Amino acid sequence: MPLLEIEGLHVQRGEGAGAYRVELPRLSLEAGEAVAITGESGCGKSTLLESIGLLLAPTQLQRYQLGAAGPIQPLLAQRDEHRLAAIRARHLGFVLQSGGLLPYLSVRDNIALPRRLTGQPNPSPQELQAIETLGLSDRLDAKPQALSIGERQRAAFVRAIAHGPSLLLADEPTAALDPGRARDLFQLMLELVRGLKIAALIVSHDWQLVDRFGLRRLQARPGETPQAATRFMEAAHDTTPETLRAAGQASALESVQP
Ligand SMILES: Nc1ncnc2c1ncn2[C@@H]1O[C@H](COP(=O)(O)OP(=O)(O)OP(=O)(O)O)[C@@H](O)[C@H]1O
Repeated sequence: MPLLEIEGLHVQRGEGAGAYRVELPRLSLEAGEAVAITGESGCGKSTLLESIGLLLAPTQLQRYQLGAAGPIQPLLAQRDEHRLAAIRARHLGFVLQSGGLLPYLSVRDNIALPRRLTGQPNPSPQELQAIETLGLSDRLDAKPQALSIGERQRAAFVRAIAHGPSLLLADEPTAALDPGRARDLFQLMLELVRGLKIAALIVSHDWQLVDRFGLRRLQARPGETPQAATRFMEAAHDTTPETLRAAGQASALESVQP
């Protein structure tokens, strides 16, 4: 049975004629599996991620099932904010574009916060491994403003997995990193996803990384009119990232399954 199953998700940003709409017809991820979300800037990748992350309520949803968290669709339909907040805290791990570290806490306390809030006072093995692999061991006592953007992004990643979530949601987690660090972070992220048997959705502009690690891809397919929703569809199996790159973004958008 898949760890994550979503069907018929519709979400919108804004209201009326200025609203921007996004649809995800279907997504199914096994434990240990990651999928990349790709598409042009402004196509709705963050909107989709925020909705799956229970930060933005869908306008329609048929099914949303996540491992131990169980069926989430009824909680969204009932707007049960209390239980939705509990699921966010316990079962989801976020790496948002802004990093989102709290400026008045040390890196160590920032990383520990979500797991302490969910009743885990001691560092988890995956947390210690990630700190070491990502070269953060001697930065733990610093405040976030004393860190480079890349170091903050790495610390945000460690924080996202320290409490043992079922689903990792990462918005451009390697955007501020040099190619070597970006590759290390991606590799570690995918190793942890496999080792911990969790699922991950990773927004990325970095085709080379997505290609190198052979990730499945959800590709944005723009609506035919500005008012129509952008649909995120799984890229066709016979479409390699090299083909998409060679053909350019516009052709890439046409080469996804209907
Ligand atoms: N409050 C809002 N009201 C209406 N539209 C909005 C609002 N906020 C964002 N948008 C629009 O929603 C669309 C999707 O934005 P989103 O940030 O999800 O895209 P993205 O693919 O993640 O972009 P990027 O790659 O640049 O981060 C954009 O066209 C944006 O202009």
